[in-house]
Amino acid sequence: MKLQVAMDLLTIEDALTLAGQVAEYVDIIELGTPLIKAAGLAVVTAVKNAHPDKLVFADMKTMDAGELEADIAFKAGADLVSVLGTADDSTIAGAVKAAKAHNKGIVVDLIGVEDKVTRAKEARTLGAKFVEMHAGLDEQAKPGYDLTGLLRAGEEARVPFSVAGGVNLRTIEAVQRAGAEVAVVGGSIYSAADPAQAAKDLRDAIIGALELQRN
Ligand SMILES: O=C([C@H](O)CO)[C@H](O)[C@H](O)COP(=O)(O)O
Repeated sequence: MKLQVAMDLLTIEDALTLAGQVAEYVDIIELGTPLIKAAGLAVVTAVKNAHPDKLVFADMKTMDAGELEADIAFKAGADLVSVLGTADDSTIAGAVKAAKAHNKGIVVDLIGVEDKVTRAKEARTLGAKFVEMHAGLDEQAKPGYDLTGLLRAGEEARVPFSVAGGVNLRTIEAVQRAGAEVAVVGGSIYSAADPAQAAKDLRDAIIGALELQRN
Protein backbone atom coordinates (compact mmCIF):
# COMPACT_ATOMS: atom_id res chain seq x y z
CA MET A 1 0.00 0.00 0.00
CA LYS A 2 1.25 3.45 -0.92
CA LEU A 3 1.35 6.36 1.53
CA GLN A 4 0.06 9.76 0.35
CA VAL A 5 0.63 12.90 2.38
CA ALA A 6 -2.19 15.44 1.93
CA MET A 7 -0.89 18.96 2.44
CA ASP A 8 -3.78 21.19 3.44
CA LEU A 9 -1.53 24.20 3.97
CA LEU A 10 -1.76 27.68 2.47
CA THR A 11 1.60 28.72 1.02
CA ILE A 12 4.18 27.34 -1.41
CA GLU A 13 6.86 27.91 1.20
CA ASP A 14 5.08 25.78 3.82
CA ALA A 15 4.33 23.10 1.22
CA LEU A 16 7.99 22.87 0.19
CA THR A 17 9.08 22.69 3.82
CA LEU A 18 6.65 19.89 4.68
CA ALA A 19 7.39 17.99 1.46
CA GLY A 20 11.10 18.17 2.28
CA GLN A 21 10.47 16.79 5.77
CA VAL A 22 8.34 13.82 4.73
CA ALA A 23 9.27 12.94 1.14
CA GLU A 24 11.54 10.05 2.08
CA TYR A 25 8.63 8.25 3.80
CA VAL A 26 5.80 8.85 1.30
CA ASP A 27 5.02 7.74 -2.25
CA ILE A 28 2.58 10.47 -3.26
CA ILE A 29 2.62 14.16 -2.34
CA GLU A 30 -0.83 15.75 -2.47
CA LEU A 31 -1.34 19.47 -2.85
CA GLY A 32 -4.65 19.95 -1.03
CA THR A 33 -7.58 21.87 -2.50
CA PRO A 34 -7.21 24.83 -0.07
CA LEU A 35 -3.50 25.03 -0.93
CA ILE A 36 -4.14 25.10 -4.69
CA LYS A 37 -6.86 27.71 -4.21
CA ALA A 38 -4.58 29.87 -2.07
CA ALA A 39 -1.30 29.46 -3.93
CA GLY A 40 -2.38 28.52 -7.44
CA LEU A 41 -1.01 25.73 -9.61
CA ALA A 42 2.48 27.18 -9.12
CA VAL A 43 2.59 25.06 -5.97
CA VAL A 44 2.24 21.91 -8.09
CA THR A 45 5.15 22.97 -10.27
CA ALA A 46 7.29 23.92 -7.28
CA VAL A 47 6.74 20.61 -5.46
CA LYS A 48 7.21 18.50 -8.61
CA ASN A 49 10.47 20.33 -9.40
CA ALA A 50 11.68 19.75 -5.83
CA HIS A 51 10.61 16.07 -5.81
CA PRO A 52 10.68 14.75 -9.38
CA ASP A 53 10.89 11.16 -8.09
CA LYS A 54 7.53 11.41 -6.25
CA LEU A 55 4.03 11.21 -7.66
CA VAL A 56 2.41 14.62 -7.28
CA PHE A 57 -1.35 14.71 -6.74
CA ALA A 58 -3.23 17.91 -7.51
CA ASP A 59 -6.43 17.78 -5.44
CA MET A 60 -8.42 19.90 -7.89
CA LYS A 61 -11.80 18.37 -6.91
CA THR A 62 -13.01 19.32 -10.38
CA MET A 63 -16.80 19.55 -10.81
CA ASP A 64 -17.02 20.93 -14.36
CA ALA A 65 -14.77 21.53 -17.36
CA GLY A 66 -13.01 18.24 -16.67
CA GLU A 67 -10.71 18.18 -19.67
CA LEU A 68 -9.63 21.81 -19.28
CA GLU A 69 -9.00 21.69 -15.52
CA ALA A 70 -7.14 18.39 -15.69
CA ASP A 71 -5.06 19.62 -18.62
CA ILE A 72 -3.85 22.72 -16.77
CA ALA A 73 -2.97 20.65 -13.68
CA PHE A 74 -1.04 18.09 -15.73
CA LYS A 75 0.75 20.90 -17.58
CA ALA A 76 1.75 22.31 -14.17
CA GLY A 77 3.43 19.01 -13.30
CA ALA A 78 0.78 16.84 -11.65
CA ASP A 79 0.89 13.07 -12.08
CA LEU A 80 -2.59 12.55 -10.60
CA VAL A 81 -5.57 14.91 -10.60
CA SER A 82 -8.84 14.55 -8.69
CA VAL A 83 -12.32 14.95 -10.17
CA LEU A 84 -15.47 14.74 -8.06
CA GLY A 85 -17.61 11.63 -8.28
CA THR A 86 -20.66 13.91 -8.05
CA ALA A 87 -19.69 15.49 -11.38
CA ASP A 88 -21.39 14.49 -14.60
CA ASP A 89 -19.97 11.44 -16.39
CA SER A 90 -18.91 13.75 -19.23
CA THR A 91 -16.75 15.76 -16.80
CA ILE A 92 -14.97 12.62 -15.61
CA ALA A 93 -14.59 11.38 -19.19
CA GLY A 94 -13.13 14.75 -20.24
CA ALA A 95 -10.58 14.63 -17.42
CA VAL A 96 -9.65 11.06 -18.36
CA LYS A 97 -9.12 12.25 -21.95
CA ALA A 98 -6.65 14.86 -20.69
CA ALA A 99 -4.91 12.26 -18.51
CA LYS A 100 -4.47 9.96 -21.50
CA ALA A 101 -3.01 12.81 -23.55
CA HIS A 102 -0.42 13.41 -20.79
CA ASN A 103 0.04 9.71 -19.92
CA LYS A 104 -1.08 10.48 -16.34
CA GLY A 105 -4.03 9.50 -14.12
CA ILE A 106 -7.39 10.70 -12.82
CA VAL A 107 -8.58 9.92 -9.31
CA VAL A 108 -12.35 10.15 -8.75
CA ASP A 109 -13.04 11.56 -5.28
CA LEU A 110 -16.22 10.08 -3.79
CA ILE A 111 -16.63 12.78 -1.13
CA GLY A 112 -20.35 13.48 -0.66
CA VAL A 113 -21.44 10.51 -2.80
CA GLU A 114 -24.21 8.51 -1.10
CA ASP A 115 -23.73 5.21 -2.94
CA LYS A 116 -19.96 5.05 -3.14
CA VAL A 117 -19.87 1.42 -4.30
CA THR A 118 -21.96 2.02 -7.44
CA ARG A 119 -20.22 5.31 -8.30
CA ALA A 120 -16.79 3.73 -7.77
CA LYS A 121 -17.56 1.08 -10.38
CA GLU A 122 -18.91 3.71 -12.79
CA ALA A 123 -15.83 5.90 -12.29
CA ARG A 124 -13.56 3.00 -13.04
CA THR A 125 -15.52 2.20 -16.23
CA LEU A 126 -15.09 5.86 -17.22
CA GLY A 127 -11.31 5.41 -16.95
CA ALA A 128 -10.35 6.54 -13.44
CA LYS A 129 -6.99 5.17 -12.31
CA PHE A 130 -8.51 4.69 -8.85
CA VAL A 131 -11.27 6.13 -6.69
CA GLU A 132 -10.92 7.87 -3.35
CA MET A 133 -13.16 6.66 -0.53
CA HIS A 134 -13.23 10.03 1.19
CA ALA A 135 -14.88 11.70 4.14
CA GLY A 136 -13.93 15.38 4.11
CA LEU A 137 -12.80 17.50 7.02
CA ASP A 138 -16.35 18.77 7.70
CA GLU A 139 -17.85 15.27 7.69
CA GLN A 140 -15.08 14.07 10.01
CA ALA A 141 -16.00 16.81 12.48
CA LYS A 142 -19.51 15.38 12.93
CA PRO A 143 -20.08 13.40 16.14
CA GLY A 144 -19.64 9.63 15.83
CA TYR A 145 -17.58 9.74 12.64
CA ASP A 146 -15.30 6.78 11.95
CA LEU A 147 -13.66 5.17 8.92
CA THR A 148 -15.68 1.94 8.92
CA GLY A 149 -18.13 2.95 6.17
CA LEU A 150 -15.33 4.01 3.83
CA LEU A 151 -13.44 0.75 4.35
CA ARG A 152 -16.56 -1.35 3.76
CA ALA A 153 -17.32 0.57 0.55
CA GLY A 154 -13.77 -0.01 -0.66
CA GLU A 155 -13.99 -3.73 0.01
CA GLU A 156 -17.37 -4.00 -1.72
CA ALA A 157 -16.55 -1.94 -4.78
CA ARG A 158 -13.77 -4.25 -5.95
CA VAL A 159 -11.98 -1.48 -7.85
CA PRO A 160 -8.66 0.14 -6.94
CA PHE A 161 -9.21 2.70 -4.18
CA SER A 162 -7.56 5.06 -1.74
CA VAL A 163 -8.94 6.02 1.68
CA ALA A 164 -8.95 9.58 3.05
CA GLY A 165 -10.77 10.85 6.09
CA GLY A 166 -8.65 11.29 9.17
CA VAL A 167 -6.44 8.23 8.62
CA ASN A 168 -3.87 8.00 11.41
CA LEU A 169 -1.41 5.62 13.07
CA ARG A 170 -4.25 3.89 14.93
CA THR A 171 -6.33 3.22 11.78
CA ILE A 172 -3.78 2.72 9.01
CA GLU A 173 -3.59 -1.05 9.52
CA ALA A 174 -7.35 -1.36 8.98
CA VAL A 175 -7.00 0.66 5.78
CA GLN A 176 -4.35 -1.76 4.57
CA ARG A 177 -6.41 -4.81 5.58
CA ALA A 178 -9.37 -3.45 3.59
CA GLY A 179 -7.20 -3.65 0.47
CA ALA A 180 -6.62 0.03 -0.23
CA GLU A 181 -3.95 0.86 -2.80
CA VAL A 182 -3.25 4.19 -1.10
CA ALA A 183 -3.68 5.55 2.43
CA VAL A 184 -4.10 9.33 2.39
CA VAL A 185 -2.95 11.12 5.54
CA GLY A 186 -3.29 14.85 6.07
CA GLY A 187 -3.72 16.26 9.55
CA SER A 188 -2.00 13.39 11.32
CA ILE A 189 1.19 14.37 9.49
CA TYR A 190 1.02 18.14 8.96
CA SER A 191 -0.33 18.88 12.45
CA ALA A 192 2.16 16.59 14.21
CA ALA A 193 4.86 18.13 16.37
CA ASP A 194 7.38 16.23 14.22
CA PRO A 195 5.88 15.60 10.74
CA ALA A 196 8.89 13.56 9.58
CA GLN A 197 8.57 11.21 12.56
CA ALA A 198 4.79 10.94 12.01
CA ALA A 199 5.32 10.00 8.36
CA LYS A 200 8.05 7.52 9.32
CA ASP A 201 5.78 5.90 11.93
CA LEU A 202 3.02 5.51 9.33
CA ARG A 203 5.47 4.02 6.82
CA ASP A 204 6.77 1.61 9.49
CA ALA A 205 3.18 0.58 10.33
CA ILE A 206 2.53 -0.22 6.67
CA ILE A 207 5.71 -2.29 6.45
CA GLY A 208 4.90 -4.04 9.76
CA ALA A 209 1.36 -4.94 8.64
CA LEU A 210 2.72 -6.25 5.33
CA GLU A 211 5.17 -8.53 7.15
CA LEU A 212 2.37 -9.83 9.39
CA GLN A 213 0.25 -10.62 6.30
CA ARG A 214 3.16 -12.55 4.75
CA ASN A 215 3.75 -14.71 7.89
O1 LIG B 1 -8.95 16.12 0.75
C1 LIG B 1 -8.97 16.56 1.87
C2 LIG B 1 -9.95 17.57 2.32
O2 LIG B 1 -11.03 17.57 1.43
C3 LIG B 1 -9.38 18.98 2.36
O3 LIG B 1 -8.66 19.27 1.20
C4 LIG B 1 -7.96 16.10 2.88
O4 LIG B 1 -6.70 16.37 2.37
C5 LIG B 1 -8.13 14.62 3.16
O5 LIG B 1 -9.35 14.46 3.84
C6 LIG B 1 -7.01 14.03 4.00
O6 LIG B 1 -6.77 14.81 5.13
P1 LIG B 1 -7.07 14.27 6.63
O7 LIG B 1 -8.52 13.92 6.65
O8 LIG B 1 -6.69 15.43 7.50
O9 LIG B 1 -6.19 13.08 6.85
